[in-house]
Formats: sequence, structure tokens, C-alpha cells
Amino acid sequence: MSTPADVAARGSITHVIFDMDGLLLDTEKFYTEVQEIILARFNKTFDWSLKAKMMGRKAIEAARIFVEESGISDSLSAEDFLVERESMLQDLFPTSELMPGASRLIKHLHAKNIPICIATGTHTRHYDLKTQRHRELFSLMHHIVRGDDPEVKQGKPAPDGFLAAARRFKDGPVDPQKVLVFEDAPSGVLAAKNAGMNVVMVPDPRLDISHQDVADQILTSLIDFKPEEWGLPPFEDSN
Ligand SMILES: O=P(O)(O)OC[C@@H](O)CO
Ligand SMILES: [Mg+2]
Repeated sequence: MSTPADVAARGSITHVIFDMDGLLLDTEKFYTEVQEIILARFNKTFDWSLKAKMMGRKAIEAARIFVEESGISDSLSAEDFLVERESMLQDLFPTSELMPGASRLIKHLHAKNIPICIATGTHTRHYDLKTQRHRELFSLMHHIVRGDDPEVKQGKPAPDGFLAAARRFKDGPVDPQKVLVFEDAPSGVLAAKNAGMNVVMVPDPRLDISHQDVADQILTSLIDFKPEEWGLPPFEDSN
């Protein structure tokens, strides 16, 4: 785990890549809700150790983990699970709220001309539903890499999404050591490290602490992020 001081010694951060689900948008709860409903039909309960394995991954990869680890793959295929959850998610995603501190951080970095973008495991159709109430804020991103992007051959924890994102900046490809990634999921933190980047993890408090030993910094909320620790321009306001 490198600390912000290590990074500052190595040379500051010049570009930022945001994960989306669970980091910028409070959407992981929708996945959990729907998975609990489906598992209840099999008299099974959904727990956070399974959630930790699914978060951040491409839909079909997460679905395979879900049906196999829940022991229901003989009754429900990964593909059928995705079909069954779709109608419930279609209703939930348009109500997505921003995570605390997300808007302030995005606006701050954009105002200070720090290039920012998103690399998410979510595919385009779900991305549009989740962000439809936040278009103006998300328009501040230089680009968006989604789970169905042709350059993303493998989902997180593979580095494909973050490497594609680093390539697409105006002055890309950016040296991975100059990139700071914000993530909420163990798979995403691993993907960022596999890409050679620095990563701040903002984990759900229900995630087991054993998943917090790979990230370079752990925060309980984006509100607690101090840009100056990473060589980025400090906030001017106090809150
Ligand atoms: O935006 P991210 O966190 O990559 O999530 C995608 C989706 O797999 C939800 O877990
Ligand atoms: Mg996430």
C-alpha cells in the first residue's frame, strides 16, 4: 500500500479515473435488493461475502458468480438471472442518487482543469438509466469507458477498463503512476493496481475489512478526500 506521501514523493497525480457504481452513484443497493428477492425464492439469503465477489464486474461475470456460489445454477442460469432481474433494475436505476461528496469532488477537479473520466463495469443501457438525472454533472467527464466497450475484453479485476480510460485522455496515454483511481469494490481496486495506478478505496462499511489491504488509501466517504495529499489542488471551501 503506497501512501499519498509516497506518491507526492514520486511526483503528483495529474489525471483521475472514477469508478461509478457504489462510488459516484448509490446503486449497489439496487443490485443487492434484487438479488435478495431472487434468492428468497430458493429459500436462500444473500450475504456480503458473495456481494464482495460480484461488485464491479461485468454483468454476465457477476451473474455467473451469483448462481454458482448461491448453489442455484441447476435451477437458474446466469443468463436467465440477468433477464429476471432486468425489469426490477429498470425501475430502480432512474432513481439513482449521488454518493456523498461525489458532486463536490467532480466539480472541484473539473474547475481546476484536472482531467477526469469514468471507467465502469456497467454497460451502456444501464449507464444511461443510472445517470439520466445527473447528465450535467457527468458531462464534466472527459470520457466514459463502459463495460460493453470494445476495448474492455475482460472486466474488473482485469485492468482493461482503466488502461482504455488512461489512453483516451487528450494527452493520453497517461503514465499510470500519474493516475488516481477512486473505487468501492475489491475487483475494482485490484484492476487499478493491475493497471499500475494509484487507488483510493471508499468501501461500503458492510464490506469485510480483509478487502481493504490492496488500496493505497481507504476513506469512509469522498467527503474526507484531501486532494493536496495527492498533489492535487486543495478544496477552497471548508465543508
Ligand atoms: O461502476 P462499477 O462499480 O464498475 O459497477 C458495475 C456493476 O458491476 C455493479 O457492480
Ligand atoms: Mg463500483
